[in-house]
Amino acid sequence: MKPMAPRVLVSDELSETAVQIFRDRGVEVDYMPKLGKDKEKLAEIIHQYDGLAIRSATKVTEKLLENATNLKVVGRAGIGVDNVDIPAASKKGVIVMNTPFGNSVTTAEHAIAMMFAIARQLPEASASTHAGKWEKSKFMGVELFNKTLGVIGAGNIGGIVCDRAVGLKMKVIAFDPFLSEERAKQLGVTKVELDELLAKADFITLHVPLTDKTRNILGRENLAKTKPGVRIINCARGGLIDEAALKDALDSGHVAGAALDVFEVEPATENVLFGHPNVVATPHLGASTTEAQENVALQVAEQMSDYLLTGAVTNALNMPNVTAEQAQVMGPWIKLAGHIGSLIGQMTDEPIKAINILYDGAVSEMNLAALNQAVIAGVLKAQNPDVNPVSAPVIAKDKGIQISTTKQDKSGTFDAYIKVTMVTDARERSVAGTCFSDGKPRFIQIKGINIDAEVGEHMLYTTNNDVPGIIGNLGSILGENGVNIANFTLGRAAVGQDAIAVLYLDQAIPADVVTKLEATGKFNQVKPLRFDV
Ligand SMILES: NC(=O)C1=CN([C@@H]2O[C@H](COP(=O)(O)OP(=O)(O)OC[C@H]3O[C@@H](n4cnc5c(N)ncnc54)[C@H](O)[C@@H]3O)[C@@H](O)[C@H]2O)C=CC1
Ligand SMILES: O=C(O)C(=O)COP(=O)(O)O
Repeated sequence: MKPMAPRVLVSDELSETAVQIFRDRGVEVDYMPKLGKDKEKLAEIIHQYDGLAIRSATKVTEKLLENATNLKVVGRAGIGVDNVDIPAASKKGVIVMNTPFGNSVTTAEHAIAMMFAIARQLPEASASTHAGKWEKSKFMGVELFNKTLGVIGAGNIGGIVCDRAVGLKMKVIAFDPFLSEERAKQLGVTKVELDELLAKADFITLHVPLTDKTRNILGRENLAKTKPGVRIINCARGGLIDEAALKDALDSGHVAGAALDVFEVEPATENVLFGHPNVVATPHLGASTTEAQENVALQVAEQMSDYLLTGAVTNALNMPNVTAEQAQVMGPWIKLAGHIGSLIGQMTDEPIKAINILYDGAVSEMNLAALNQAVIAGVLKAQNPDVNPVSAPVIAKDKGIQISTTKQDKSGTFDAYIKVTMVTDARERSVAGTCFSDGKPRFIQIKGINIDAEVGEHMLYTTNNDVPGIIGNLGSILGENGVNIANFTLGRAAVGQDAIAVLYLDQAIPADVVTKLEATGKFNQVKPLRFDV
């Protein structure tokens, strides 16, 4: 049977290109650009979708995610993801992606345009001229040449702003704790602390994301530290500036002008700063050019289709990147990692303290972050079937499980293998596995005992003391009860010591058959297992 095509909902205004790409790639798409503003309706239908493509209007809250029972990926056609509750998405196993470069030039250009607009009062002069007033002497501006521009946040957008401002022969200073001296030199700017920037800048432009650390970065106290006559531009996020404090500073004349593209509450239909003669306002237009919207729509649709169709992960904020090629090469290894984790998880019902993962040989050169996530998800799934590789590290952290990874060169007969050791208060359990050239994952060692077990959906794991007659017993009880064995593998520590059997069965073993096996008194453990093959 042909697998069902994944379904994506576009709930904000995206270029038609996105819709076309989804269709061309075989993804079903519903384009409902007004839905981002209708959270009730969105919450009602979100369960039908595997993917949600958004801009800034749709708010992906914990509440919305509760209803998003099939959602696998949120794609933000743009940069800022402050409208997405990423921790809640991670917990639900939903990947959040953005398009980190598609609109940076456009947004940087908007910031430069806004700087010119306040330097020369362009919007007011235009409105006055349209009104037939010809107020030539009213609109006296200032030059940008030789002025100091203070850039707060010199990342992608801030960096482009620095470059353009240097071209305008401005002196550019930047505050960004993560800006290296080397990069500052390359941009032709001077790296300074925030207080120095506030004291020296004639123009200040904000290009930081909105986080708990940056909220109100231009609050009342910091506004008071700015140079009298400063002009402020915000094309990043509302919430970075305290709007009431800015209004007071504009009223007193300490701040000569402000150009704002973003507001604390959006859509901003009323705001304390509206109507102020020295404020230029635009309705979150930073990313609104034909070029940027084409870029972000194309990127988000490709990235989401890749993920839904091939498992490739690009530009995710809560998952390591996995290219389509890696997804293909690593596919069997990711499966194996999940199976090893799953076997470990099914073998224990004690709280887990640590999971140590060893990668040997060729597999140690792969994307270990993705493999780790598969192992952890496998382990935790035994306790909670809703866990997936996105949510697993968050849940493991919440539970205080220590994760450690070791890489080693090829050390034995296998070209590559993964060995996972789980530590509880009472014991350590380890399972190793490999993938042969047929791409089929196999368990090669359990509790230090070598085996060769193909992985199937229904399996049985038994332990016993190595004495004659056990295997016959196992085979005959399963046979008498109509349970067919597809593959049977045995191992023992040494003659007469611990022995294990791993059976791959054609069907799930009924509970009464497990009871019959236990009743023989010959097994230390009889454990039915199940794997997502
Ligand atoms: N108005 C609009 O339509 C648009 C607005 N944006 C906003 O612009 C923001 C910046 O975008 P990018 O430059 O692409 O992001 P980015 O991640 O490349 O750059 C952000 C920079 O801020 C710095 N930073 C972080 N915390 C800081 C702090 N406490 N103090 C000083 N610097 C700090 C980082 O080190 C980084 O260099 C986005 O987060 C988004 O909110 C982005 C696109 C369009
Ligand atoms: O990309 C960003 O961070 C933006 O703020 C652009 O927002 P928008 O897609 O125009 O709603």
